[in-house]
Amino acid sequence: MINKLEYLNPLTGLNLTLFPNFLNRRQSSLLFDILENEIAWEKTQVKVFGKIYPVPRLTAFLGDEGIHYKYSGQIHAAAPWLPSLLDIKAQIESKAGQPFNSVLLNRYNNGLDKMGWHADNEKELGPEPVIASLNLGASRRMDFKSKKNPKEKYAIQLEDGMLLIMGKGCQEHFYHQIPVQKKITEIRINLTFRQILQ
Ligand SMILES: O=C(O)CCC(=O)C(=O)O
Ligand SMILES: [Fe+2]
Repeated sequence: MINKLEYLNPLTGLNLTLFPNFLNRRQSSLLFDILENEIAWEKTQVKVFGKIYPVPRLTAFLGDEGIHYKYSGQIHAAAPWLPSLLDIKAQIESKAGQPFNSVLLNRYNNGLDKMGWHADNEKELGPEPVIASLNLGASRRMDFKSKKNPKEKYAIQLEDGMLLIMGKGCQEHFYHQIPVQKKITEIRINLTFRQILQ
């Protein structure tokens, strides 16, 4: 398990920045409860080689008016921002040094919910997207795998209240995933703040 990423970044080009305790316990649990209650969580479906499967987690997409984003094979129109997210968004923008006009939310009911290997490299994110990921609830592992050399893999632990910034080059050079962890029984909510160009 890699914790001291700052020592690793110059060697790997993974370009991750972690802010542990970006939100304290009280702030993260307050936000978790708001999202549990106020987000219209959706179970979307995805078509893989012509067969339809339920996505193994719940999702939602919020953003500025008129923003659209294609994920899980479908185009989604952004639902309006929750007022309680705007202040957090501003704090995240100042850490990332850039604005975000949308957020994709994923809710993992337990360790059986997952997200497979992918890179967030859709055209509408631009050539070198910076994505900021806020983590609430259960701690989960996140894996990274080099596109050039699939044997080059890294793992980080995403804790409650932690902010992860995937910097420039991360999507171009690495895949990431949230693997199954059968022993985890708690809910995790992840928010990825994105800047969608239209
Ligand atoms: O749940 C996570 O931490 C990963 C989210 C992610 O990779 C994505 O939304 O593209
Ligand atoms: Fe992703």
